[in-house]
Amino acid sequence: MIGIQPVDKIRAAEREFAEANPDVNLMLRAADQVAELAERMVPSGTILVVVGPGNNGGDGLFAARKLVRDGRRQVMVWPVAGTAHPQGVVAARQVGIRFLNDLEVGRLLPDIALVIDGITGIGGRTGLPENVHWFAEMCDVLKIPVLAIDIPSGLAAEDHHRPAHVLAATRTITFAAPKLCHLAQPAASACGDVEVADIGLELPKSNLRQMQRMDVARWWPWPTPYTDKYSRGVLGIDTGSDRYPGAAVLPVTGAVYSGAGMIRFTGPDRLADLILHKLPSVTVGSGRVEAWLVGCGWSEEGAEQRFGPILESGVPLVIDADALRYLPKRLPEGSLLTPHAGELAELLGISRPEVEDDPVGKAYEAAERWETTVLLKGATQYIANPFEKRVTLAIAGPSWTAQAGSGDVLAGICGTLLAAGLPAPKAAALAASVQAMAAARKPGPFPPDVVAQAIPEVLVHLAELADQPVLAGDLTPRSIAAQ
Ligand SMILES: NC(=O)C1=CN([C@@H]2O[C@H](COP(=O)(O)OP(=O)(O)OC[C@H]3O[C@@H](n4cnc5c(N)ncnc54)[C@H](OP(=O)(O)O)[C@@H]3O)[C@@H](O)[C@H]2O)[C@@H](O)CC1
Ligand SMILES: Nc1ncnc2c1ncn2[C@@H]1O[C@H](COP(=O)(O)OP(=O)(O)O)[C@@H](O)[C@H]1O
Repeated sequence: MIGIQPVDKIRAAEREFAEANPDVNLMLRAADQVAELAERMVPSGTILVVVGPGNNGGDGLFAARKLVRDGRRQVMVWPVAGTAHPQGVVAARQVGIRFLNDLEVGRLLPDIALVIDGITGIGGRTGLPENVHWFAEMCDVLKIPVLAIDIPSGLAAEDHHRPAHVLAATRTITFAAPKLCHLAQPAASACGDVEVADIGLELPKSNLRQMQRMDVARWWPWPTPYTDKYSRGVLGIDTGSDRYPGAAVLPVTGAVYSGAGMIRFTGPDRLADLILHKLPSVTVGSGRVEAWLVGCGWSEEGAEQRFGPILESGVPLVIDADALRYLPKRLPEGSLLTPHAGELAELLGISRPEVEDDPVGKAYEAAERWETTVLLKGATQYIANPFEKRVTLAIAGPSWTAQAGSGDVLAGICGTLLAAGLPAPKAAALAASVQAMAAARKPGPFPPDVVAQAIPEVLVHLAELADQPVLAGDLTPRSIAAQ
């Protein structure tokens, strides 16, 4: 898990560091890492460093000096605000770096191998300074690689919005910890590959976090050699309707391919036949279950009647789609709500744009109101945990997953994990992440059930990462490899 840090915490850590280490210049540390990454990205050719008036520009100027001094690179600087970090300017001039004006930049740009963006960093407000709009567009048109220092200019560190004008980066090097804009869409789409550089700052624990692959590997409920189908967890699924038959098949597919011990399907009989045709291991009819999944494709007719007895069962529920309209005040302990932005808006009685404007805040608000975990679905998936007062971002996958039925499959995976006994926040974070990882193995227009079929491959890979046995007995993949 990586903590996503707000700007005030970064600045506070910087102050503490400076007090404790008066002889260390953090800007030089940051600049060295920028220069090193620039060298790795583009080993030859001219580099243009674009600098703004603040410390982000200072990083750029000291990186420019290092590139000239140590790498003998040809480097030019464009100070876009007229003024720039004074010591940085002196340092750059000392090594003979040429400072350009707008006209010269326009003329030389086609021959630039790499742009380093030091216009604004964590001090940046949303929106690119107007006098560089043309520059950002030209970099895009000419396909010039851009290395952003800390934050791509135009983005604001704690804001997930992507404004119309932004200097989109090929790579971003940020310091100490990622910020929300690096990970949350659509802002993240302007950051390219993000590298977090350690410059020695100590940061407190954050209540906003990003899942890592290792977390999925560690938390996955790997079957033990003495597991049976009941101890793996039995999941009840009541989904689908005549209008939405696929909403019966898809969640069951997600549940089966993520390893449910047993599934009891209690939806309409006709749909049970459809499911059995594809997935004969599913059982039909009620019985003891450890968790329920309800709501996908119910449509309105009969929804309340289907929901009532399941609510009374008292086991944890995954509540998706149409069932979200019939939430009681108190939900069974350990339940999980899985709305997309429109459904969350309806739950909170606000508009969809209001949710899209503040997904972290709105997901958390719903989680607090129903005292339960909320997985807000979409391009970035947020898991709001009101018990530990935090929000976790799932691992993201390719946007091909944005298709009807992906949410149904995701609900099925959540169900498997709840039935396995995982607490809802972990189940949601794992399910969303594993679906994204499966989609990354099938980057293309594969339907959601085919993506679900890639989950076992992801799990085999993760089992190796977690050193879990994939064969029967106690042999770990490592010990198998050693034989
Ligand atoms: N903290 C750390 O740990 C370390 C920090 N380091 C580095 O310092 C960076 C932060 O520097 P910073 O605080 O000087 O702010 P920065 O990003 O340069 O921008 C402020 C300037 O931009 C201007 N401006 C803003 N938005 C604008 C807009 N939309 N359009 C136009 N102008 C706009 C703003 O104007 P103003 O708000 O004053 O009107 C102000 O002049 C950080 O990202 C990292 O690179 C490293 O050196 C080492 C460790
Ligand atoms: N841009 C995107 N990138 C990756 N995945 C996405 C993106 N947009 C949506 N998704 C995925 O699609 C799912 C859509 O859920 P939902 O709207 O409930 O679909 P449905 O109800 O049709 O099954 C999300 O859970 C998420 O997994």
